[in-house]
Amino acid sequence: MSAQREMKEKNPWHTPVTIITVIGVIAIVALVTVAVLQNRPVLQKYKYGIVLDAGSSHTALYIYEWPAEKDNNTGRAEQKYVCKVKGKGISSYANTPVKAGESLNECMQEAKMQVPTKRHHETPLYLGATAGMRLLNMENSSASDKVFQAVEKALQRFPFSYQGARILSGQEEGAFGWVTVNYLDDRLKQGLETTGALDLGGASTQISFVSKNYDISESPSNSVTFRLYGNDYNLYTHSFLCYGKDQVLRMALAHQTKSGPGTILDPCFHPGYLELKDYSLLYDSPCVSDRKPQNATGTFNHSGAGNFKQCQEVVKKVFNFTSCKYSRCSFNGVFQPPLQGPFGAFSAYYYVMDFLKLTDATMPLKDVKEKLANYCATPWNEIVKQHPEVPIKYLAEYCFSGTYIITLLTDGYNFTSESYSNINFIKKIKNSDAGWTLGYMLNLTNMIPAEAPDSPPLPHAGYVTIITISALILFVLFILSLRFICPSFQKTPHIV
Ligand SMILES: Nc1ccn([C@@H]2O[C@H](COP(=O)(O)OP(=O)(O)OP(=O)(O)O)[C@@H](O)[C@H]2O)c(=O)n1
Ligand SMILES: [Ca+2]
Repeated sequence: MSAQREMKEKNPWHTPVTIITVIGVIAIVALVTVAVLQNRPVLQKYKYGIVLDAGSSHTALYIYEWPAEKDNNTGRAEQKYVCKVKGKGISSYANTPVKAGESLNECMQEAKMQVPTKRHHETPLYLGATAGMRLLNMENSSASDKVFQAVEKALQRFPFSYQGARILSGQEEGAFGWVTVNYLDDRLKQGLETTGALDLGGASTQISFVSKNYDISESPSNSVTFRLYGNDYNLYTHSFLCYGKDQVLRMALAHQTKSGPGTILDPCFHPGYLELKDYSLLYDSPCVSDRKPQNATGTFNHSGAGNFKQCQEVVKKVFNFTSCKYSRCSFNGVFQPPLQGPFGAFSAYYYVMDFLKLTDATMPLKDVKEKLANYCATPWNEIVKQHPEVPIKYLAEYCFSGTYIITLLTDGYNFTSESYSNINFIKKIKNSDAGWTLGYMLNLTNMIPAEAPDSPPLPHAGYVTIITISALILFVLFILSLRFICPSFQKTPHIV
């Protein structure tokens, strides 16, 4: 009996200090575990949004994804998937509208596979059409309505949350391109200086930038104001309808064929290039239809001369610099404040300059012009040999397109040899394509809040560390205070 008692008395587990220590440790572990679990970032689940970019030359389907818990907060929406619709843009189906709808099926089927099935019903689906449909709508509004009806019917067959198909205004197209670029660069959330956006399509082109310290209110149609993440922006934007590169090519050809010759020697095409072209096809667009010469019925020979300087002269003729009712203008009497800041130039700006290997921002403008002049002067058969992988239609037009880009930027928008170096030719920013689609979706889903979101003062790891250290300090203080208040704690129980 006494031996048993002695054992119990000597067993250190039975001292009050040990018991308090064990309970204390358990309490700390419990406290920290609760803190960690309670505030642990929830398992990542994603939400999705689909935007169809129905451009003048082609349609592309974009799927964006973002963390489900952070819709309008810290998570950034990113491009998850892109599908290029086969064939031409929806406006080319004016005479066979049902085919416009059918053309979208393949990419839509792909989208069904890409978005998890359980998210299908809550995934918004938008279609935005740009300059091709703007032109068709001007030319034949009932044909454009029929294209939309067919497209709508085709899209509604899919299990997504269809949100409508419509033509974007030029202002929206420019502004949403600017939002995309600055959102992807994290410039909006951080309130940093913004980047201007230059978008070149087949049928229109957009320029959007913030010109600080210049009052842009003299032309209200070119001014868009936003409040994003607590910052106010007064954006200048303009969309030039008919100034996409396909329509400008029509205008340049219309100018050269206005007297109706059988053969034109075009400085914007390579020497040795020769193609028989149709007058009626050339003039089949509201951008040139009023210039159709009386005698222009059949075909003409389009041959190349390959001369950059002369090509620039031809291209300049598509701009009108004669009148400006504002304090300053770009061309065609359109207001433009002083250029400011870096610019991102995407879509056809990028395709063309990338093909010509002229995207290096450190290359001076005069070198760009020199390289372009050499390229244009290269005989057509050599160009074809050098680029067997590039479709002939694209290949034939790069000299023209490069010359148009340089002329538009310098003569049109007034970029100088100096400010030209502020232009970055870009395709993607952090894996998402630059273009209006992301900005459009962010706007329609209210994913960019007007005010800066409240963020927790501490990151999660910092929070857990502070909780742990505070608990340990409290525990040590508690033990020390016990020893101080009741000195008997200092002695091990001693039984005689
Ligand atoms: N690898 C490529 C892809 C496209 N293009 C050309 O780029 C132009 C189309 O650019 P894009 O930005 O796709 O225009 P859309 O969106 O179709 O037209 P818009 O914005 O005017 O509606 C067309 O002339 C097309 O021939 C090109 O030169 N090289
Ligand atoms: Ca476009």
